[in-house]
Amino acid sequence: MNYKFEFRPYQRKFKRPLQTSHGTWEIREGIILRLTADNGKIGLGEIAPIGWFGSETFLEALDYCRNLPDVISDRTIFSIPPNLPACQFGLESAWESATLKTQFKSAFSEDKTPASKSNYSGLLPGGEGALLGRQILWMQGYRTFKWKIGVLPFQREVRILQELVLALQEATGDQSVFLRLDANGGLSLTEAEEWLQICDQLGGIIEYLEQPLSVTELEAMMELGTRFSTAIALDESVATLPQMQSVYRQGWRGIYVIKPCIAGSPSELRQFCNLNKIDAVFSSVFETEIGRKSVLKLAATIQNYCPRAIGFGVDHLLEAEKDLELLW
Ligand SMILES: O=C(O)CCC(=O)c1ccccc1C(=O)O
Ligand SMILES: [Mg+2]
Repeated sequence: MNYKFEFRPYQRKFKRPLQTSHGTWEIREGIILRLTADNGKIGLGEIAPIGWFGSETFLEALDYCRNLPDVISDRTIFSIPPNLPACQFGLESAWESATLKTQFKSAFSEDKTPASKSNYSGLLPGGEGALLGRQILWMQGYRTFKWKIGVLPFQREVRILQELVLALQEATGDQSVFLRLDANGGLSLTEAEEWLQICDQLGGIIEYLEQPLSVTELEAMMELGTRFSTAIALDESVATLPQMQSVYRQGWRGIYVIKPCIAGSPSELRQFCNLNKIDAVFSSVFETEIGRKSVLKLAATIQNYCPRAIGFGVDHLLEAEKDLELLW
């Protein structure tokens, strides 16, 4: 089958630049794809790369799209090289919606009512902003939260964490609430140990510490996982499917934070997760509604061996989406 191929770059601003231990991020740039099959059926997809996280860059993805012909075939879609994982995801998910007859219903609700937020994790603003952000997200229905660490000096972050935990415990009563800490690979081994010790003392409210050390330090993270009761989740270390396969081969059986938009082929990702019964947390890369729909559809076809809140509570950090229909 052949498909007419069209693409439109987009930009979306963060309300406030996003601070991680990798630096500052101000504008999300991505590409919306449209495939039109011979029979007239249309499929949309999205390429939302994050160069600093281990996928191709936006410019590499744009270059790839510019060099594709106006009409492409199934062969094109399934022979995208592995150094372009966000392109693999975008094109294959557009292809899926242009070719599949049946409409999937996602297990993750897309309605905006507070109850629907209980299976989402809300990303808190960095630093002290987390405290007010927590109140707002709480009222919107979130019961799982994620906060970036390794951005401010250690002692200051520990104090904010203690306040945050107190506020959460006060708000909850006996309902369950979880907090995820994300270091984006920026801690030293000593700092990671100190954080884990603090987490262990907080009595189970910390769901996990995400990517404490850099991608090159898998062994040290596996060892940390055995020494503390707070779980470790890998994120940067499992950015793409080949990386997931590699850490699985090396024996990682803990949590995988999976960002499908940059992981590569959705069908191969589904196969990997289901075959190996991965303890997965699906996570956003600040894609638009189009990428998000593809991800939620995919997540619904992956058996959840340990159901965890999905990391898609991020819309409050970005300016409103422009009407994507108007791109055409
Ligand atoms: O996973 C989440 O809950 C939100 C998404 C998120 O934190 C994120 C989004 C884009 C790039 C990196 C990260 C990250 O987890 O480090
Ligand atoms: Mg992370």
